[in-house]
Amino acid sequence: MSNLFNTISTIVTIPTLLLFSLVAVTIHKTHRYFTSPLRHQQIPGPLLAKFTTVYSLYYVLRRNWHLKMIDLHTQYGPIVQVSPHEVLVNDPKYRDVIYSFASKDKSFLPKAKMFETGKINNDLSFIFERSPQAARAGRKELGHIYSEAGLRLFEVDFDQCVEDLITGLKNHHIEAGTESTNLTKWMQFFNFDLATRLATGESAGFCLAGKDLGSANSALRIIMDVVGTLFFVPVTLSITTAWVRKMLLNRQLEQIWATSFDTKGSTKEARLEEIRMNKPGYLLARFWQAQEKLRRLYTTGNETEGITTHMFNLIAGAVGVAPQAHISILDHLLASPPVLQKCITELNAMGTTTVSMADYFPFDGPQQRLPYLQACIKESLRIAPPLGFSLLREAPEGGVRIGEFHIPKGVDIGMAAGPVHHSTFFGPDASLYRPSRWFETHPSLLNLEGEPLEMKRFIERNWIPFGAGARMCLGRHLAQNALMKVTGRMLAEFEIEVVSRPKGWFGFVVHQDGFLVRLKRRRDGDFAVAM
Ligand code: HEM
Repeated sequence: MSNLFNTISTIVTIPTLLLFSLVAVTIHKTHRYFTSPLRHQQIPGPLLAKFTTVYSLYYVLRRNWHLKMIDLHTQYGPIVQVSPHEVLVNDPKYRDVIYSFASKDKSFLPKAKMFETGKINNDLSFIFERSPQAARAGRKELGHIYSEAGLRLFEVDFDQCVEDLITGLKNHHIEAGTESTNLTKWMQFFNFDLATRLATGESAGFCLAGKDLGSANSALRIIMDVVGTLFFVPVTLSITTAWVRKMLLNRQLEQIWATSFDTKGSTKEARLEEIRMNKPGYLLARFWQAQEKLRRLYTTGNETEGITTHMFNLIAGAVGVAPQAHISILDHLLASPPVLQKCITELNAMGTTTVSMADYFPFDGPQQRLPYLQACIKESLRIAPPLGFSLLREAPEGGVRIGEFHIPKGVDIGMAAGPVHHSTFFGPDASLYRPSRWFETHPSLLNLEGEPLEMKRFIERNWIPFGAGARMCLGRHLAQNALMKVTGRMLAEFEIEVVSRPKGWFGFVVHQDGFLVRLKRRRDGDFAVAM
């Protein structure tokens, strides 16, 4: 017996096991490549990518997948196969096919399976919900809260958070005389304060304290990094369950809840009940009402988990994504002095340092008082969209036709905002930051009245930093609101000198870390002089 064991252990050494695994994986991938229905389509793309997901994973882990996707489209054209089961498109004419596709049940394409990575309980989590029907039901219950009209009710809360940001920056940096200010951190603080204030009526107080209270912001960052990496590793869903993924992140989630709901000395349930009774207009109470109606779809869910999941979606959007937009807007403005000057002139003409919703709501309405600032914000979201990955959808029964190719059932297909926004659709200088493009007219197209078509109307349709179609970002008005108010006020209050520009790196969002600036307070009356 022991001889037999010795013989086996001599043959089965670790190197032989590794060699066998390598051979088995290579045979599997080769077989998959030769039998793939995509092979006969001869979709352009790197050969290695058609064999294995290791190709895209390599760039994800090098943190530059968002840039590599732009290169791949430049090299291979508008439709590129980037993995054995994934096709990317950057020609906007296929936008409606991918994001509002009407299949037999008059629905749109479901989100790709990878989205399940972030689904950790039995309630609706918008960002990660794949089913079109469930998402549609959820949007019916919650969409109005985040609409332009719904947000007008919260103007005083937005303004108080902007005020706290400015006070915090003055107290902790200008008065304290610090060498430099990390604006990346401050934009996260602002958005944490905003999300908690909109949800509970009380802000988490990061800006006034000048720090990440309860390390909630760091906890969110860990969640974004873990989910943002696992999301792109195809075996994640085969080797974990929702329970395992939840356990991996539970500590960080609890840290976020403790800070967001201020559960000190109370349970989460009791605190939610208290907010429901005393702050019925705020988002947590409204999530509660929506959650009760959604229970018929999520019969095995749990009330507290359902509500906290909506809260997580709010925090993920506001604190996880929006700060990247705030940073890249300010970065682009400060790197282009003539553009910055025009914004300051426009703000100045308002005669106040506070930007109010009436100055720009509705976003495309005729009463715009800040069209140039808005164009700068849109241009920055175009050139550097905060969400870097392709918004993958799964091809349905019967497949989808994209140009000359037939994408069969089960294959993932999507558009990433970066490659779309850098395509020639936006003009021959699409890769340049040039806000004035939003005010030009199309060189050949006419509108219904026979006049030259405004470029704004033309490009906006395929401007997709917030996604497109039925699953478009639920928080886009909230984000645009905060971007207008914060950018306007920051320019009015401070002269900002850049110490070090942010370095964008890919990880679900394109992180804009390390934006260091030196702030100088404009003296009263200085703002007018800055013209
Ligand atoms: C500048 C800031 C933001 C950007 C660029 C952004 C971008 C996006 C994009 C591209 C999607 C579509 C994902 C897909 O199609 O697969 C999305 C979805 C979503 N976003 Fe945002 N977002 C931002 C801020 C926010 C905020 C502040 C919230 C807070 C409520 C939010 C909540 C959501 C939700 C709930 C979804 C999922 C909607 C659905 O699948 O039906 N986002 N976001």
